[in-house]
Amino acid sequence: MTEVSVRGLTKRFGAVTAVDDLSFDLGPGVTGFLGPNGAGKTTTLRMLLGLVRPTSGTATVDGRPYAELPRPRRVVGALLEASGFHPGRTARDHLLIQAQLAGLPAARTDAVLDEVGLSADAGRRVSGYSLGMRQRLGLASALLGDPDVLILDEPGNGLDPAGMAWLRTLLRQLAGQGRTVVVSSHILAEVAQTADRVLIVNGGVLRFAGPLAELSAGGDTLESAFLRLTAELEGSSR
Ligand SMILES: Nc1ncnc2c1ncn2[C@@H]1O[C@H](COP(=O)(O)OP(=O)(O)OP(=O)(O)O)[C@@H](O)[C@H]1O
Repeated sequence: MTEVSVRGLTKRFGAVTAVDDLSFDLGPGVTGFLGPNGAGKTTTLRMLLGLVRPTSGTATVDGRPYAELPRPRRVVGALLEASGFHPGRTARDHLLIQAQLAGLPAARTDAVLDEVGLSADAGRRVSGYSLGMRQRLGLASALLGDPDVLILDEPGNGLDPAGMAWLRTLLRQLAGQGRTVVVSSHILAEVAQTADRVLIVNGGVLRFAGPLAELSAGGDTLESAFLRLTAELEGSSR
């Protein structure tokens, strides 16, 4: 079943073509979304979430653009950057407000706090949270609606080694539950351990879409395949 579908997706910011005629379909499992700095990953994910309007093309989840999903948080959970929290609020309050706004049961708050390992710190103000704790709170927010699709932009940012190991397990669990998980990352060693398939973009153009195993078929590591597929624009201004 295809959950996420992108067709001819293009975004120009003035003279910069951030995303250039991308097309792909994604279903259950973990997809690593890879590309050098400025390759167009975040712009693509933001278009999927209805936060950036495409110049042309479509990005849909469950057959509809995000803005047209009747109960979007139950369909798609997103982690874009872990900085959008009011510092004076506790983690629990943040999630309670979000649950209320989305018409979700308040009990989901404690469930997701537990899932991301923040139960003991749920009553603390977010201003006292470390970067890794904010990242966990962002993941809790993404999981709040128990969505089938998760879109996570660099979820490993700020996590310590134990946090990275925890994230790996969480991502595999989510995939095991039949969810579609899209994870942008620069940490190729993590992606190699976690992803079922990868998308590689460079200069807004899709360079590879397929199973991870296909990339490493010729004895290539993910890193060497990535460097080969993204070599073309090296030295260009980003
Ligand atoms: N709001 C904007 N206005 C102008 N240019 C933008 C805007 N957002 C992104 N860009 C440009 O679009 C291109 C793609 O950026 P994007 O953030 O999508 O890349 P990325 O692959 O997520 O990069 P990174 O790995 O560094 O996060 C870059 O050249 C960037 O400067």
